[in-house]
Amino acid sequence: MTEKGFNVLNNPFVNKGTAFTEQERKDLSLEGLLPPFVQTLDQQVEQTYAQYQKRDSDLAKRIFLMDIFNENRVLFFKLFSEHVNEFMPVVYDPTIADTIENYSRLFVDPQNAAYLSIYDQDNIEKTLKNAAGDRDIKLIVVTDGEGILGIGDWGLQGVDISVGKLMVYTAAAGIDPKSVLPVVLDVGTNNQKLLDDDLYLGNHENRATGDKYYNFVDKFVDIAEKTFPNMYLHFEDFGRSNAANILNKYKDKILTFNDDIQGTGIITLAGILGSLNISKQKLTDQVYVSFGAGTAGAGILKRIFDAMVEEGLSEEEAKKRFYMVDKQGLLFTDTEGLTPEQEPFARDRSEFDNADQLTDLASVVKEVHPTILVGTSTQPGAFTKEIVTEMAAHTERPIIFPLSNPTKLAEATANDLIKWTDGKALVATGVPAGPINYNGVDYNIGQANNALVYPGLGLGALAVNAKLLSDGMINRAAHSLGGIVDPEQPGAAVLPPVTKLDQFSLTVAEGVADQAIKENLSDSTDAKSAVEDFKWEPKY
Ligand SMILES: NC(=O)c1ccc[n+]([C@@H]2O[C@H](COP(=O)([O-])OP(=O)(O)OC[C@H]3O[C@@H](n4cnc5c(N)ncnc54)[C@H](O)[C@@H]3O)[C@@H](O)[C@H]2O)c1
Ligand SMILES: O=C(O)C[C@H](O)C(=O)O
Ligand SMILES: [Mn+2]
Repeated sequence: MTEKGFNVLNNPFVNKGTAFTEQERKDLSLEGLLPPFVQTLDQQVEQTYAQYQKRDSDLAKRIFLMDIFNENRVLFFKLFSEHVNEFMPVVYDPTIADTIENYSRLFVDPQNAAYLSIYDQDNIEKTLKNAAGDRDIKLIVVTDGEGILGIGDWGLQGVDISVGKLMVYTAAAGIDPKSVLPVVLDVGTNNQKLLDDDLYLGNHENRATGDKYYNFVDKFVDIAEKTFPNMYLHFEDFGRSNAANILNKYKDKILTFNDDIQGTGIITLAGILGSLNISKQKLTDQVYVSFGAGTAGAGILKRIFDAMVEEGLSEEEAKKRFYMVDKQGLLFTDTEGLTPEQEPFARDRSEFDNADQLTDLASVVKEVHPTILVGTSTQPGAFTKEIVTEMAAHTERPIIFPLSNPTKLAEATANDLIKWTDGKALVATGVPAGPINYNGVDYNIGQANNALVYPGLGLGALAVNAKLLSDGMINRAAHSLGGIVDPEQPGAAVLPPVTKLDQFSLTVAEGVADQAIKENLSDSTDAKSAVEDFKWEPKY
């Protein structure tokens, strides 16, 4: 095989496999290197989908799809786009959790990721350039693997979340796969199982912390920004003690986004607005309990708080409507170990006669009668029947979102929540669920997963080359998801279905782009055509 032909067949960004035409085969030195019959993309899709269906577990299905991804991006994304609903839980959450836990052992291909080691900082620029090749990188998803979903510290193996999130960007919002780069910052791991494993592919060292850690992150951001100007930098699954710090440091300087804080905040606000659309209630009347006030929990709460203030409450009035519950129970101003994000929402002990007893979720629910309960605690089954029925006893349509991922960590199942509340609960889950048939009604369960918004948000910001991602743009995204579901339908979902992901990603993108223009964060003039022009489609 000539080097030219070999390079073409081994480059997933240009490879078409059996779809290379006779002329292309001549031009690219591929004569005789493929079976003679020239297939169409549709035929390739049909054939690969049939093979996919023969795999009998989700993990086997994912591994098969990743082979296609490694060989031919156009084919992979065409196939994905035709089966979005079916593929999302296989390619992405929850199956991706299995591949992250077993990454080193399952490893066959680096999937064009950039692996940056804290012990090799002189090579950051080289690595980014090597990984990009001649591609113009517009979008990076970076993780340091410390807080992967709810499964914790997986070190370098977290790189799969960067790859997975980027696949969703393309499938949902048509971000050109040639323009993306998954990155992992290998700063060590505190996962003893990995440290003890000879086959673990990352640095066998404990996590770097403090200045050493932050200097490395700074260096990466600085070099990435210089190497790829006009790039959108998405941070994913950093640990609780770093995620918000990093976001606060860069959000007013560069076009950057933290998915767990901001993306989850947007989708949860959208789900709450969808719920209130069904129950015909006002946001400013709600009482909100956050269970698991970490990166996502605090990020969501702040977004809902800001929305209440926007709807007319003073900050002081709004604060009274929020309660944070974490490991310590209800968070008080004198609770030890509050994070900077928890501090503003901690309550004064003097507000309660029984403050000392408010040490768990059950007692807090009994005391404050929430109308909204959002779980980001990683504690499976924490929303017990007792807690849920107590909540439902004091509010007509309790809004209950068990958001912890993957499936095994959810605070409750949608099925139990519908059953325990006699169909009254307005439910959204982090991973796909339902529909649930109860007493003759099909309850459609919304998926409050940031995957429903981050692709459109990124597309909108990139399409108009926005300078920053502002609060206004984020807010606009949260308000873009309404109007798709008919709230009068019995059992209506609180969020639009994943089957329409590509359509509403476009709506989100146009809203976000338009907002950037309005805020003078972009030189573009027409959001709609900018988004249209930026969008990539899987075709030869
Ligand atoms: N659906 C989504 O889009 C989405 C987005 C982001 C995160 N999540 C999920 O949310 C969960 C948390 O993620 P994170 O990034 O915020 O992690 P995190 O570690 O920052 O936060 C988890 C919080 O839960 C608290 N917690 C642990 N045990 C608890 C207990 N027994 N009682 C009360 N609180 C407890 C921790 O102290 C911490 O504050 C994960 O399962 C993740 O998958 C979902
Ligand atoms: O990755 C997901 O499914 C959502 C979220 O970012 C998470 O960390 O759980
Ligand atoms: Mn995440």
